[in-house]
Formats: sequence, structure tokens, C-alpha cells
Amino acid sequence: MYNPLSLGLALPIILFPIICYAFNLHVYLYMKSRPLKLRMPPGPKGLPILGSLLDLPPDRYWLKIDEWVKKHGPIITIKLLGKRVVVLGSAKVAADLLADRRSAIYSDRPRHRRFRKAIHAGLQPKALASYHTLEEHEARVFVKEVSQNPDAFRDCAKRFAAALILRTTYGHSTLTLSTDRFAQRVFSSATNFAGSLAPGRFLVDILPWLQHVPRWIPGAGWQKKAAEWAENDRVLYIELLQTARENAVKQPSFISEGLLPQEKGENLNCDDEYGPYGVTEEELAYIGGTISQTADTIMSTVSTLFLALTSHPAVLSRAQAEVDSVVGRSRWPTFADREKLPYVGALAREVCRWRPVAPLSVPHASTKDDMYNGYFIPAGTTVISCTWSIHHDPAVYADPSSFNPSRFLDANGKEIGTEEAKERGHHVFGFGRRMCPGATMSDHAIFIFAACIIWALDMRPVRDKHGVEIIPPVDPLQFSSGGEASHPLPFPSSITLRSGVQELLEDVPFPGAGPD
Ligand code: HEM
Repeated sequence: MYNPLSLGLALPIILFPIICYAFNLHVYLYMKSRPLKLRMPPGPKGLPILGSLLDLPPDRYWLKIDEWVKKHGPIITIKLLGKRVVVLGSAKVAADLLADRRSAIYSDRPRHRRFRKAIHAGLQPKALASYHTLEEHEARVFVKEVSQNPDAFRDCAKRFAAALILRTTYGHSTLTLSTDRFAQRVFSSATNFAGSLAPGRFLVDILPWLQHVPRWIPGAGWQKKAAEWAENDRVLYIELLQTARENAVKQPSFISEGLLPQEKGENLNCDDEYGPYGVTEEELAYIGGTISQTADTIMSTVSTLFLALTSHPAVLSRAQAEVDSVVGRSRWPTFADREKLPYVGALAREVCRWRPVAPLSVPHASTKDDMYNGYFIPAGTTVISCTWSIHHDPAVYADPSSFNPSRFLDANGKEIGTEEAKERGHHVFGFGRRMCPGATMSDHAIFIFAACIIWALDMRPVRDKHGVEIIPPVDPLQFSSGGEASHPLPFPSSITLRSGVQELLEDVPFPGAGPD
């Protein structure tokens, strides 16, 4: 007969050996996956179960990670909710693992492989060269806009970035930021993406099970928001794809070139669901959406450039002297001047190094057990490079906190890189085969923006009522972190046109009219 009491007594007797067995099995599997004597890289001790979770602040968590890198060395392990994350804190270590022979182990993200191929197909050197006229034009439009409304330079920078990305990706010409039907949405999509996941952006990538936490659980409300935003994004991406389709003939773009021939109105008989980039239309919409969000990184970088120039008058004066001597005062700088403007080039590099827009890069997953410098890195480990630490390593960049473009010039005034970053001198675009495919396009945009504003504008610190200049603060705490991208917080700058510019601005069409 059923006796609840005897069942109550029997349960612990039955469960105890099962729990012991499960525990032993767990320990056995754990030890098997991590053989004795094989140590993972050192790092903060953290609490049982939680690890270092509570030590990571929601904002600017890379500064905390940087402290750990300084304390424990250039490769560290952070424990988070039972998972181990390996952080690469020096260029040498990051290049060894992500860019050299081992890179195949550390570049995992298979579902993106086809997407990546598609993006590369759309960003060939020929396509990038064809964007130069647009990039020059939009930099001039920025100068025109900001000269009319100097206090709104952040919005002008946003329009610059949106105009470049929307035109090249979808053939869409951006009017003013407030009236354009896409520009604002692209930025709010990027902000939501970063914000919805902060600090989860970091955590969800590392602990994918977090996305399955039921939405009703306290603290998991971000999930509901993230789902709403994901739906908004989906609608936006499809609308943008439709725009590219409509513009295909008049204004071909990265997306329109990836559409199936009949989608472009060429009426060819084509049954294949994969377009010229080897992806479906839905995937193409997603790829376009991912690219459109990068407007935020360009906007942030050019805002940092503005801050650097306002707060370092001597750097601005030297850059102006260089541009004036090469370009004169009666025409705009162009890409044809690039080779003769090494200081401006070095300045653009230093902006990316000094305050990297992505201070913590994107997580990678390792696919095989590996030994590196005596440390064991098991398969399945999340590996992430801390760009902030890498860019502030005094062994590579002397006096790393100071803004000093000359660090990227040799004794003959020629641009130089570093041992691990020969081409650029910095690592803001990541390492190895997962490196940002938009790096060259971004380099071009940042360079021409820098050359044009240096040539056309004076950006000076504002003065207090006694006439004393107030240099805007530039310490890392003056940068926001909505999640992934880091932006300078609003700062004042006294912006005026330099000689000869007003006359040339008359020929710059109203924003959105676009180059011929
Ligand atoms: C200043 C501007 C930019 C910065 C700092 C930046 C930085 C980065 C970084 C750090 C990554 C991750 C690399 C890694 O996993 O190791 C990345 C990935 C990516 N970037 Fe950029 N990016 C910028 C602009 C752009 C632009 C303009 C585009 C497109 C035109 C673009 C497209 C992408 C794509 C598609 C990925 C994902 C690649 C993959 O998962 O394999 N980015 N970017």
C-alpha cells in the first residue's frame, strides 16, 4: 500500500547515491577535459560559481579587464558562471593565436562563413575605389553642415556616417538626419543592439544559454526588449533591401549587386535561390543590416577625432600646416593627396589606437585543445582580445595614454606601423581571418574626413568667462559604453571656418543631393 512516510524516507536513500554518482561523473568529465598539470592562463580568482561576474562593471568593463591584464599578464582567464574566458591582452599573444598558424583553431563562427565570403565579394578593391568620390563629397557636406550649426557636430558626424553606409550599401541618399527615413533608425538599431545586450553582449556570446533564460525571470527583461528590437530590425532590413532593389539601376549598391538577376529587373530566367554572393535574399537582407549598423563605429571614430583635435591644439596646428603645404588654400584635399599627407594619416591611426571604438573585440570560440606558452586552452573556450590593453601596452606604444600621432612616423616622416600591425599600427579591426572586412573602407572614410576637417575648420577649446581655454577632458571615463562601441560623451568645441573655405562651400550641394 502507498505510504507517504516511507516514500519520504526512501527518497533521500535513493537520491543520495544518484547525486554522488552525478557529482563524481561531473568531476571525472571535468578532469578528463582538463588533464592534470595542464594549467589555463592565470587570472582573477573570483567567487565560487559566479566567478568574476560581480567584479565586471556594466560600463567600460574593459578597464577592469585591463587591470587584470596588468596584474596577471598578457593572456588571462576570467571565470564567469562556470565558464572560462581567455582574454588576449597583448598584440603578440593575439597575433600568435588569432592571426598566425593557429588561427584556424580560434576563428570559429561557422554560420558566418558564407556571410563573410559574401561581404568580401561586395567590398573588392574596385568597389572601394569607386566610393572615393562619395567619401570626398560627404566630408565636404559635413563641413558645410557643421559650419552652419557648430553645436550639432555630433549629429553632423552621424549624418556623414549614415550617408556613406546607406549610399554604398543600398544606393540610398541621406537627406538631413532628422528627415531621413533610415538614418536615425540605423543608429537606434545599432544602439539597441549594443544596449540590449550590455553587459549581456559580452555575456550572451560567452554563455549562449543566457538567451534561453525565460523572460519572466527577474533581470531577464532585456530579453523581451531584445526580441522586440530584433523584430524592428528585421522590418528595417527588409525595407532597406527593397530600397536597394528600387535603386538598382540608377544607383547600384553592394546589396543591389547581390540580388538575383531577375530581382534587379534584368528578367533572366534564373531558378537558383542563391544570388551572385552565394546567399539567399533573406541572408542578404541580414548582411545589409549588419553592415548598416557599422555606421555607428564610423560616427564614433570621427567624433573621437574631433575630440582629439579640439583637445590637442598643437596636433591640429601641425596637421593644418601639412595639409596647407600640400593642398594650398584654394581647393579641397582629395584621395590623390593621400601619399603626401603622412601626418594626417598618422593622426587617423592614432585616433583608432588611442580610444578604440571597440575596446573589447568580438568573442571567438576555439575548436581544438591547444597549448600556448605552457598554458592549456581547451576546445570550446571563448577567446577574446582586449583591444584597449593591446593599444595601451607601453612595450609597444611609448607613453600610451598620450595622443601622439608622431609615434606612427619614422625619422624621415614616413608612416610606420608596429611589429604586429605593420600595415596600420593598431588593431581596432581585430586579427587574422575574422578581421573586420570593412577595415579598408573605414580607413578611407576616416582619412578623408580627417583631411577635410583639418583643412577647412578650426576646432578650438571653448573659453570661460575670463577668456581661459577649457580643454575638454579626454580620460577613458569620458567615453560611453552602451555595450560594444565606445563613444566620446558630448563635449564643447569652438568651430569656425578657415580662410578660403566659405567660397568653396557654395559649390557643395545641400546634404542628400549627392555627387553626380
Ligand atoms: C571604424 C570602423 C569599424 C571598426 C572599428 C570595426 C571593427 C570590427 C571588429 C573589431 C570586428 C570583429 C573582428 C574579430 O572578430 O576579430 C568587426 C567585424 C565585422 N565588421 Fe567591422 N568595423 C568597422 C567598420 C566596418 C564597416 C564599414 C563594415 C562594412 C562595410 C564592417 C563590417 C564588419 C563585419 C561584416 C564584421 C563581421 C566579420 C565576421 O564575423 O567574420 N565593419 N569589425
